[in-house]
Amino acid sequence: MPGIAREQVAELLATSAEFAAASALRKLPGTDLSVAVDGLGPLRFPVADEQAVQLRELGRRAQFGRGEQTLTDPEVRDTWEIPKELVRVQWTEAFTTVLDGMRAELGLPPHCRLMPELHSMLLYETGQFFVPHQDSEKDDAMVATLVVSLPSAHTGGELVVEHQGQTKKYRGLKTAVSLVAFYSDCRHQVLPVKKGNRVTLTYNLLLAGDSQAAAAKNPLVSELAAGLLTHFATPVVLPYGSRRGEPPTRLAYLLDHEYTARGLSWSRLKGSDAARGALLRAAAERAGCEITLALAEIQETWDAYDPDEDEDAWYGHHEDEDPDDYENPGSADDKQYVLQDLIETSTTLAHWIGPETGRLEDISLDLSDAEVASTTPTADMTPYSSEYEGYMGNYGNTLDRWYRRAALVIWPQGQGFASRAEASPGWALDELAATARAGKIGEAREAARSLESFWHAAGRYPGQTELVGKALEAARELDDAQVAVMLLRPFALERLVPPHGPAFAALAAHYGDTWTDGLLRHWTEGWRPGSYGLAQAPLEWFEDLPWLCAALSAEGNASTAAARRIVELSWTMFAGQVAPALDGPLTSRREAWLTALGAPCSGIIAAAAGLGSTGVLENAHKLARTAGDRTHALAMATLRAAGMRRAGFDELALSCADRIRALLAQPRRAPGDWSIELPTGCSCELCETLGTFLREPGRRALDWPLAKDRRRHVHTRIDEAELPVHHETRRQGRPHTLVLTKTEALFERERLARERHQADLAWLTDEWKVST
Ligand SMILES: O=C(O)CCC(=O)C(=O)O
Ligand SMILES: [Fe+2]
Repeated sequence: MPGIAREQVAELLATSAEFAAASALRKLPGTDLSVAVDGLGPLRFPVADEQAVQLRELGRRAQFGRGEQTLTDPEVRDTWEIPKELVRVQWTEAFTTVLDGMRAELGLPPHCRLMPELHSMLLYETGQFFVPHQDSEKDDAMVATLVVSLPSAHTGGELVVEHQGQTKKYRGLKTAVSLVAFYSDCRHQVLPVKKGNRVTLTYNLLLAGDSQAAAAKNPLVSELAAGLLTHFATPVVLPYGSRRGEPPTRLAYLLDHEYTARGLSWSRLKGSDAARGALLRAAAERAGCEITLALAEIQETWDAYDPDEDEDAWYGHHEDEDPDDYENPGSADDKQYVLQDLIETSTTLAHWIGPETGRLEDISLDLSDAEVASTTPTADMTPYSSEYEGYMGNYGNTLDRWYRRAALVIWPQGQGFASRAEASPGWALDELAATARAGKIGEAREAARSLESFWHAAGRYPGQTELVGKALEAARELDDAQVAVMLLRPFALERLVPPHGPAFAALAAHYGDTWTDGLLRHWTEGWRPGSYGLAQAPLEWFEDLPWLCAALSAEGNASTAAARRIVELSWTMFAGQVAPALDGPLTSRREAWLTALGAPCSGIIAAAAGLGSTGVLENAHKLARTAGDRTHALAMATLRAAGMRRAGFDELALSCADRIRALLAQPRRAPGDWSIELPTGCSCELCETLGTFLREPGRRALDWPLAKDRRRHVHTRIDEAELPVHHETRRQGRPHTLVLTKTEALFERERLARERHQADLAWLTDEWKVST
């Protein structure tokens, strides 16, 4: 089989299915249908204006669904619905024949039947319409919608059905009944009626029988099976150079129709998917593979540009910019962008029909490009969301698009455990523990080792707390230091919570201090001091540290030692994250942040005190003794968070009190002293002039003619430091004049700060008994 096996498989499947349409049209003479409405009698075809008026009198404004809601909005759906209880419909045998023809045209095998279930009777008067939408599947077995237009003289009101970017327009007829069936994943709309009235019956089409045709005898099956074997035997060519990786462990073949989680089932595959599913299933069996159905989330990132965008707009600044300009109303695809290259695709399986349970399960499995094939490229489908981002520095302009596609997922039988473990790590850990408990410990270790190549991703799955619990259990049962650390390594320190105490303690006691230390270090690896924005220290988790440490130290010596290590690592993380932000003046934004840090900081200190970790306590006190308004704010917030007097905080309280006394001892600002200190940070000539003006005690105002960019620099400095200085641009002359005025807030703030210090000191004296 030449070429890339997975592409060959997709090509074989492309030719396999006989043409399957997404929608189908039929006509019947009006004599094949009679419709009677209570209170009005039988309808006469073509429906005349006077009967339409009578129908409207019986009707109510039709509603539509959005998510869980049912809404009425004539901007979205403007049509009258005649209550179904009043409507009696009778068809001749011809209807059955039509439905069977549609079944075949929609690509469903002969042993299936489409069962019509009347859903509604609708009247569209002149001007009425229904905007593009998808019908919800009101029944598990529903696969399609049937729209029957009754004979009536009208123009406009076409039913437009869309699938994979192709649209078809269906017009109603004056003298005959027109019937249009389309799969439920097709977007469709009813254009405004231009003249006359349009009357329709809508039906849900339920599928009876299995849409999977018997495929085993199809000659394509053996070719497909050979394709699968080649796929699973051929090492992947890695990008950059000629290195080869391992052969792929699975193949996900993306289907063409959309399926809801509820509608996903072998027997209800739609159109060409039905035949392809049957073939691939037979091929998988022949090739000794397992196969299941899944739902995938796909993200494509395109290099793209907006043809309307003025390139220059990205340079220079717009002083009076409206922040709303940056927001992207609605989906980016409302607009036409020019796509250039596909930069990146990511495919994640989010649900599948559990091979063991037969039920839909939530999973999270990232696929590599070498594991994905499709007959229809994803870019030909309609994304459910998209986002355009202008030039950001790293990339040019990009357009991200998100899609949901169903997939057939195949893997060689022997790799069942690893394949399922990757999709569902919690299941795998349970299996490992159970196998070991049943005495098959060698087998369990072997199975655990088969996870190694992808297990690092286990730390990114949802439900981490539960997974860690399961991993702790399995690691103990496997009784092998190396395998145990391999299973546990992907997780993070902050996933450890008090209920894990006994299991963690059992491990620490079993494998020893060195092993435990190594594991804890792995668990903080994601975090590096000073790594802004990458990994943040787990602040909320620090707050609860005393409980975790108590749970651990209740379990014996080994876990008490582990708790100490945890507290040390926590302090390192906390101090490392906080330290760079402790310098400089205390702005309100900084103050809010430092106040929020009080609780995590007090959590660590209380835990350290409980364990007698003097090293951590000393480091905390050292930090608190560092002079600076910010450090003081953090120390006070820590004491406030500690609440009542607790061991470990006395020194902190003492140094806070000392600092407050020193601050209060400083002379008050003299009335009429308007000097302000400009914080360091920039030494350009503008800031020098600004600094000189600010420092002058007798000077309150400055008129400063400055060009736009220079004005911006000066007022940005003032705003960032929250200086008590008002700035305004007088838009006269060239350049405009920046007018700076020192405000009364200078005095007010200092007065408030003093009051606050006095209150803090009183509180420290009261609650913490610092001697005065
Ligand atoms: O009236 C029609 O042609 C179709 C109406 C429709 O799309 C619906 O009821 O969901
Ligand atoms: Fe619809």
